[in-house]
Amino acid sequence: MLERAARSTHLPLAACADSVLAVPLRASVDLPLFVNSQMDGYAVRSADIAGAGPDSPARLRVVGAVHAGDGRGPGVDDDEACKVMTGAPVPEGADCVVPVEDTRVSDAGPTAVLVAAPRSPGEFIRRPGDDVRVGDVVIDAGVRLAARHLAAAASLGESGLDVRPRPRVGVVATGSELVAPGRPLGPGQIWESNSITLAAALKACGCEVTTTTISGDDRGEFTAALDAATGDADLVVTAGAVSMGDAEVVRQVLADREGARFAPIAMQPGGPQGLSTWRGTPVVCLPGNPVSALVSFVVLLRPVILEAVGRAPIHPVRARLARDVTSPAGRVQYLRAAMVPDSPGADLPAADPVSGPGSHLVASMARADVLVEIPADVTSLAAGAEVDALPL
Ligand SMILES: Nc1nc2c(c(=O)[nH]1)N[C@H]1C(S)=C(S)[C@@H](COP(=O)(O)OP(=O)(O)OC[C@H]3O[C@@H](n4cnc5c(N)ncnc54)[C@H](O)[C@@H]3O)O[C@H]1N2
Ligand code: MOO
Repeated sequence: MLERAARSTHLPLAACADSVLAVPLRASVDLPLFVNSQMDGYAVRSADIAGAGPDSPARLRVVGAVHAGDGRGPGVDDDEACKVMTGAPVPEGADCVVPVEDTRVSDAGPTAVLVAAPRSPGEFIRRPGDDVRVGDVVIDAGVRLAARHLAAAASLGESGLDVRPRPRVGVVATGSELVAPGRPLGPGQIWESNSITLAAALKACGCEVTTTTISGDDRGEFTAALDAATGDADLVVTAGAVSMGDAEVVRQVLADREGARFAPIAMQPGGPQGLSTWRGTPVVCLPGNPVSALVSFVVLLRPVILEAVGRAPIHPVRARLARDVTSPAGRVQYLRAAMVPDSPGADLPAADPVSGPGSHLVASMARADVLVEIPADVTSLAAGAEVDALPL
């Protein structure tokens, strides 16, 4: 996945938002493109209006009008003015623009204008290169493209950009008890949440989610789901059926494959984990408990994906615990917590645990915005202890 994502792909500009630019964008033209007016007014020669004031206006002959989108219009000579609109090319001979507010209509009608204020050479004129010059780097490689970058690229006439490809990921949630939200439940059934959660989390870090499937705990159904998910995907993420039960279809189908590894790791939530391949595509097998699935994604998979798409890593922030906590020995615990806005005088923001440790406490997780990391060798911490809080 990292290999493929290191290459680049050319996308139309409208599809580039949030992608990472693969090669620097250099200006192929100067911006502005041509000499144009910054105001609606009159293009004049500054020398002709040098002594102008409200009581001694300069009277100039109006030789024409130029709108945005027109050609350069008539030239402006001594004691002449040409009406110009914002963005219109400034006629040859003029060296400044007088905003229309500083002019009066002359008694002589529209063929003359009275200018009541002086202007310096260059005033209210936008010149090529004021913004960028041909050859300038406008956007560096590695930048995640936002609206402002697309504005620059479009203004330079680029119809598309070379960006890092988005990893294509298939998601498979497993469990015969699972029913799509909104559909009626039978006995023992629950509404499925992992596929929607993981798809959203994957998209948020720059992946294209190619399929989301819910599979029952049946080998045939699961292998069909894997076939569909691998398709042209770079990665498949499964959730559920990796631990010790009778119906662990993910483990049963994928654990014996070459290079596969299924083992509990010393973290909670997110103990049971698996890695395998299907039709040559890597498969990451996350635990099924909804909290475990998301925590595993954030702690284990998100850093790899961010690197693959060229986005900056998400680092923990330092915080102080808002209340006492305990933690199991020998496992890193990730407590769901909410950051409390800075209190005046505090050296660090506070992180307030909003949920117990249970990996099924999915609704409480909605109140959290960070995971507080309690190291494996720590079994209790008092309120006020300094901790790492990883943004969710
Ligand atoms: N004897 C043991 N039992 C369990 C162990 C263990 O070490 N020994 N580990 C526990 C831990 S920790 C976790 S985490 C879970 C992981 O189990 P699985 O990955 O096999 O997950 P499932 O059994 O399929 O489901 C667990 C739980 O989560 C619910 N679930 C699953 N998928 C979804 C979904 N897509 N949407 C909503 N809810 C889902 C499922 O109904 C179960 O309640 O194993 C423990 N057991
Ligand atoms: O490791 Mo499990 O993920 O605690 O529920």
